[in-house]
Amino acid sequence: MLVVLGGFVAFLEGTGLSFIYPIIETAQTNDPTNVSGPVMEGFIGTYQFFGIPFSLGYLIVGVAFVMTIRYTMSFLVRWLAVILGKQYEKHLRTRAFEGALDAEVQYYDEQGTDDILNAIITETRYSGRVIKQGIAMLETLFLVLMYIAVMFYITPSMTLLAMVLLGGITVLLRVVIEPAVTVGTRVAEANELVQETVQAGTQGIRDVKLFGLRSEVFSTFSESIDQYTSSEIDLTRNEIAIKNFFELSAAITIFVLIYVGFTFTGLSLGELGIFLIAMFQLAPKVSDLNSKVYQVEGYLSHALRTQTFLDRLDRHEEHSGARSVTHVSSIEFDGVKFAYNEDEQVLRELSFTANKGDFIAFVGQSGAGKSTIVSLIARMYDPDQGEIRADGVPITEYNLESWRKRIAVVRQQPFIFTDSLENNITIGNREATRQEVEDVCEIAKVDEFVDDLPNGYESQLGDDGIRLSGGQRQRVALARALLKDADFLVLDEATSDLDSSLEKEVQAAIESMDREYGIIAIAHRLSTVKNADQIYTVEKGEIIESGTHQELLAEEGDYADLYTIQSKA
Ligand SMILES: Nc1ncnc2c1ncn2[C@@H]1O[C@H](COP(=O)(O)OP(=O)(O)OP(=O)(O)O)[C@@H](O)[C@H]1O
Repeated sequence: MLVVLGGFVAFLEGTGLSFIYPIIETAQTNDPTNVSGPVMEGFIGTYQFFGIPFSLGYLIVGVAFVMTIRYTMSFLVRWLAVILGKQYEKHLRTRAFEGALDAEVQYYDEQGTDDILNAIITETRYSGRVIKQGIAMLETLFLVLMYIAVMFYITPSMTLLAMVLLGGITVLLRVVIEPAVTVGTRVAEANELVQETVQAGTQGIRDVKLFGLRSEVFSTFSESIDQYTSSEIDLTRNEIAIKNFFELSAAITIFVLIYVGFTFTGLSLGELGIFLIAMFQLAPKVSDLNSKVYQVEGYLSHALRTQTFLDRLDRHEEHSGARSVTHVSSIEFDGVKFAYNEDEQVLRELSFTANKGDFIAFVGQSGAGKSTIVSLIARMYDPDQGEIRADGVPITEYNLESWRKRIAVVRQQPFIFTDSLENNITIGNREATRQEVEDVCEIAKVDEFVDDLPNGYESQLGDDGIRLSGGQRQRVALARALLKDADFLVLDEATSDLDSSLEKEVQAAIESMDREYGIIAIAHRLSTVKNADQIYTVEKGEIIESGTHQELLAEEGDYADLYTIQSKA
């Protein structure tokens, strides 16, 4: 529709321009109806059709009417273009964010969150401009074609001469000046780097200060911002260069044409008037068209990047099974092998079973693969070989959302949302009552610090609110998990930031809960897993020993050694 409107705008512009002919001719003669020629006859016919007197005054009214409609339509076209552009930007952003939410964690590992953020926020904004500028470009193109048509009607030979001159200059400028797509890509790449560095500098500010990284971070930033600035300047300089050199050449062309028009053609004053006015209008419009094409090309490079990003997100969508699950009583690892990448096998042939009501624990050296076990249970990744089953069914067959509802995972470094304490605790169960919240907070020992917060459970946490200590954050995360109506509680170093006496209290409170959970715990401090029904020592992705605390001590293996070291400390 916008294209049709754009075409109509051009048609009206042409009609407005043609008014010059009857106006000049009418001003020169007393009886304009005697002047022949198709343009004049067309005007006289139209005026007669509407029953309007054909006089200079009414011709002026006519041209004013046509131009009013033309500019109103032009306004509508631009307005609709902005709406379309912004809606497209919104659509891209929404699709990108939805895709990012549904993407596998592995994609985040590969891509990095900075790039994903940049793609969703910045690249989509530039991509939206393709539509707005593209439509403006089409509108200008129609006007250009219209002027050429009017000029061609009056004098084909001079029009061809004008086109050869203006076209030649355009081609020449395009050859000399670096293509916008190349500069646009440079801008986009530099922009990505600026964003990455700023994020590293701000999010990692503590380590930047502690390790004296300021100058290193700043020099990376300086380099990338220099590249960004110079590419942006190049892009704009090229646009201005195209515009100015074109206009210079066009002005000279016009004077050449005036000379040719007067000297070699027998055009009437009215015809020459229209031709020259069309030519005067055409030149800046062609220049405008050149700049717009150049800009659209630049934005297109962002649009292509966004499309590639969206395609990649689609390819990395998490695979959910169809089966819904409402209850799980056992989780079984059967010969599970897993590697994040080819270089390092992280889990080799891991087999164990966790039953509801049991408390099992994994201990072992850092990097042994313990957290990876948790990631696989939560289906952040899927095994390369072997199978993980819940009640005999491979967990890949379960609907992801319903499967994740069955497990409550507490990570070592949980994320605290910018929201109230209560809303941070109820993320897994928004229906929970205040009493239920208070009950889990008692077990997780959140109650010990809630009274110190300015508004108790209503206190705002997160980046803009109150900062919790590492131990407080872990307690909030634990309360969060306990509030979930899950079958298995998975604790990945969940209380490592608490002091050992508080950790013992929390551990005892969890173990004495009257609710039947299966507990899978990963711990460095062996005192927290002493009461486990089964403890597995993991080394290089394999279980090297298993048993109860007493059995493992009697075995005098790695667990016993580690326990002796920790008891002495
Ligand atoms: N997202 C990831 N991408 C690539 N490699 C990873 C990723 N996460 C962990 N690894 C690698 O997998 C191995 C096992 O890591 P994992 O976190 O499971 O060990 P862990 O036993 O839990 O260690 P820790 O006790 O220090 O937490 C390590 O060598 C680690 O570098």
